[in-house]
Amino acid sequence: MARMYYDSDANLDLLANKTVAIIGYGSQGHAHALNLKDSGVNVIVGLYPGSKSATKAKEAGLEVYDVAEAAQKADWIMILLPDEVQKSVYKNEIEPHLTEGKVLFFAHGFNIHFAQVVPPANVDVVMVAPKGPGHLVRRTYEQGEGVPCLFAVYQNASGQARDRAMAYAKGIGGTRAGILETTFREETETDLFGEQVVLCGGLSALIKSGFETLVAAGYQPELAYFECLHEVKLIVDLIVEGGLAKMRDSISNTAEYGDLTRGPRIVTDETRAEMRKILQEIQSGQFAREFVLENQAGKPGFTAMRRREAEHHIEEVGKDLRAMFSWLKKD
Ligand SMILES: NC(=O)C1=CN([C@@H]2O[C@H](COP(=O)(O)OP(=O)(O)OC[C@H]3O[C@@H](n4cnc5c(N)ncnc54)[C@H](OP(=O)(O)O)[C@@H]3O)[C@@H](O)[C@H]2O)C=CC1
Ligand SMILES: CC[C@](O)(C(C)=O)C(=O)O
Repeated sequence: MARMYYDSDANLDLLANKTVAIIGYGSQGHAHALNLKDSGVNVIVGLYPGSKSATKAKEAGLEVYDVAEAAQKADWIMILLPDEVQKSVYKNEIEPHLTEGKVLFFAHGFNIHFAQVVPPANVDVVMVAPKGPGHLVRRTYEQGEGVPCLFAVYQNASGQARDRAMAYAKGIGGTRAGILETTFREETETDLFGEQVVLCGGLSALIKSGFETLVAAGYQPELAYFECLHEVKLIVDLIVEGGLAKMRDSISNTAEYGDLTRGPRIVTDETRAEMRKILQEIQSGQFAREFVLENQAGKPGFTAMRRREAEHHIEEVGKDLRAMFSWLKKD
């Protein structure tokens, strides 16, 4: 059984007298910067001139610099830019400032594992990857809790890389929830698989297909939305709290019987074969190559797909319904 590490296993003192540059202030960047600051760490933020995020970071009381200046000032540098821009920002603005003893952090292994970023041998290269969206990383920290994180060492120039990664994880609240050791390769491949097959790709496809089936059969779109999208969170909360058993304990016997007898008809041998194919595309680098080239070409397919998805009927129905939910927290 893999070991989880908690607060008492990590030493925040390793961050004393260090300046940590958070490069990027989006979903993860704002959460890491604010959590580290609240943990007593000296944090600065690196962004490009004219960045929308710079105003938010300044309003939160953080010092903001151009990426190169932040990388030069910092001892520890965490890259929280979109994966597709990391290669060029790293090459032009970060690499020239990677002097002996610095630590380069990532929250996802994509650019190291697929060799888009190749750091010099004189720095530690580590990963602290929260297993949740940035807004939860911040919200749970403020509530005195945290989001579980994965951590990994790719390069240990100082001999302290592992302890440093664990200290950073503590600074963002990860060791409150528990952190688990991995490798850059394992994190990258499992993360891509999870987001493509289950969490984002698979779940969105399932939700849309369920909605479309009910609407095509003449049911009200609002009911289809509640059944196929809204209740997903309520069910998933139970699963996360106590596994499938807790969810099945809470739902009616009718729902449980339907789950056990009809669920397996949705994920067939054909679906499982497709899952293995998607995993193989990840492991071989085929997905990474496609994503890199799509971005180099200016995202033509990505943009078209985003537009098409935004116009889906379920999005229109959901927008109208959610506007009536006064209790719904809006970020
Ligand atoms: N989203 C998540 O919850 C998770 C993300 N990760 C990983 O974290 C990393 C960051 O992802 P995420 O937080 O989603 O990113 P976001 O897209 O939310 O934020 C990116 C930030 O980088 C800034 N930025 C964009 N281009 C540049 C540039 N050329 N130079 C400087 N700054 C730039 C953006 O500024 P502006 O907005 O002003 O353009 C923004 O502040 C990725 O490696 C991702 O895989 C890992 C776990 C979960
Ligand atoms: C599930 C998406 C994710 O992998 C995450 C929030 O962990 C991401 O990269 O955003």
